[in-house]
Amino acid sequence: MTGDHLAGGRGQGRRDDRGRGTSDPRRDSQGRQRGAARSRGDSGQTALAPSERRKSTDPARQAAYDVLREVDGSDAYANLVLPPLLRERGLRGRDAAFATELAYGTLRLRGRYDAVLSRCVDRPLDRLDPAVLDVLRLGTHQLLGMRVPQHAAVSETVGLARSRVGAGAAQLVNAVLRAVGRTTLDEWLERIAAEAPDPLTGLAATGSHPLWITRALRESLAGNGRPADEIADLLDADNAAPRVTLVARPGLADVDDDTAWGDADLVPGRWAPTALVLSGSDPSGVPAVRSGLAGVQDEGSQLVTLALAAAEVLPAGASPSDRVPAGDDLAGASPSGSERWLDLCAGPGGKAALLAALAAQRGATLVANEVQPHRVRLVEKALRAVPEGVVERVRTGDGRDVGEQEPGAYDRVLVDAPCTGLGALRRRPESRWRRTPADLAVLTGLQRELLLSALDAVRPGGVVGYVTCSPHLAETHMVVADVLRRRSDVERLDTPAVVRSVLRPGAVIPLADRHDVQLWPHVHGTDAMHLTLLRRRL
Ligand SMILES: C[S@@+](CC[C@H](N)C(=O)[O-])C[C@H]1O[C@@H](n2cnc3c(N)ncnc32)[C@H](O)[C@@H]1O
Repeated sequence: MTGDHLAGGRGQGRRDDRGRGTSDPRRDSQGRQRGAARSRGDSGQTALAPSERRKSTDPARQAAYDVLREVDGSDAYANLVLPPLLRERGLRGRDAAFATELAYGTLRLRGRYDAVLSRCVDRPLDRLDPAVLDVLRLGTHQLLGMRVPQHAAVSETVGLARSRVGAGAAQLVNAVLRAVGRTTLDEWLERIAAEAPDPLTGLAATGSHPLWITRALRESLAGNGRPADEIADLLDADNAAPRVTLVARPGLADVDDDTAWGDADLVPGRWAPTALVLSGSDPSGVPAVRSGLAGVQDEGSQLVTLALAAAEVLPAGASPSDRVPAGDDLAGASPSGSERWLDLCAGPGGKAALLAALAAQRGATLVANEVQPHRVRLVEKALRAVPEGVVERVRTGDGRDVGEQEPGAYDRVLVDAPCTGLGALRRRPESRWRRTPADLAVLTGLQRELLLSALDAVRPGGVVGYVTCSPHLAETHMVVADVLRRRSDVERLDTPAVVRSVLRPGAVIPLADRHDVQLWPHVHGTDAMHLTLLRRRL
């Protein structure tokens, strides 16, 4: 690897050859359709009658609208609905980018836009037809979040309302969007904050997070040794589209091998030696991703996996004084070289694939367990490029039973527990509006049981990594504290020291002075992953 860019001159210019991020003759940089395409009002394939033309709108806006309706009406996930819809409708280049930003941005900033709209509509928003409300949100995002010129944002969105909902809806949308556009975003935010009953409620509305999540995130910042007033930066980071990070699975994909990366434009990640940041949003054309030698994986997810593999296990049957000193090259290596590793909650398999690649290098083997059969298939797919003999088994089962079924059978166990996902809100634009505080009670019970099972499945001297993609204190500190209260045979490791030991050379990571590690989007540029490393006492 040379300098900031990978060897091989994978430059932006070559991306242009494939039409990603390149100019689309039918849409300018502010989202306006140009010339013939705009007057046709569609993808250019049909000539519409004049009466129809007034109803039509451009295909990118139609696509964004359909995603919002699916998400709202069928509880679908935007990241699963949008890509096939773009393919099916032949949207590429700027049209695809416009539709993506319009759909994801509207979903992320829905709370902020509802606060604006509630001041422009003459009735409570929940009394509006949900389809009309989605059209209004789309129009508001164009006006306040995308800098689409006002006349284009209003007229195209009114056309969308007319074609998809009806003439009456179009009139309402026209009036409301004109009212929205008379005030700038900054003025709206000031007004919403000033009219809020208290500062946190104002911040939740302007930062577009439910109040209970805003409160929980602020508590988690304070509980993890960070200033609580960083909450505004955290909400902003959740509202920004994350860059796509790839993992070069060690021993499988070489970062300097041009054939693995094709013409992808990649720069090294900040922390993990395995991480590569892709410029652009479509990793599907990268040869190493297609073959499974690499994958798409958040850098925080890579770091916690690398840390579990590097943590010091004690030789079975040794006395505590036989510890391998921290920092010793042998740390993490089994004397026999034949460790057994377990990923207890493996689906869809991102961490399992990285663990398997590391296991292959260390002469260890991996069992991957997952309770949901369709996710088991995803794990198998993620592991397809791992050398034969490394993956002992991909198992379908409840992780809570493994401790009893296979006591003391493993040297390292990963518990990447099912959680609220409050650490990955930037990646799943709709999830913040779906989660409720009631989810916590169910999940935290399951998390405790899975961690206890993992501690039974690991042998004395072995290590368990407890991971959540949520910084919520009830899912992190409280689960671990509760389990430690019940288990006198478990000790906490110095997790920050282990994480520091796996960083790329020269990287200096800010971590709190605690036993565990909490990563943050606004500090580390990763998902808000939590990691606690625990070891069974000998
Ligand atoms: C946070 S995800 C794991 C992500 C995965 N480690 C990765 O990196 O791709 C949690 C997984 O736990 C699974 N799960 C939920 N309950 C489980 C249980 N009782 N036993 C095992 N797995 C469970 C879920 O289906 C989900 O696939």
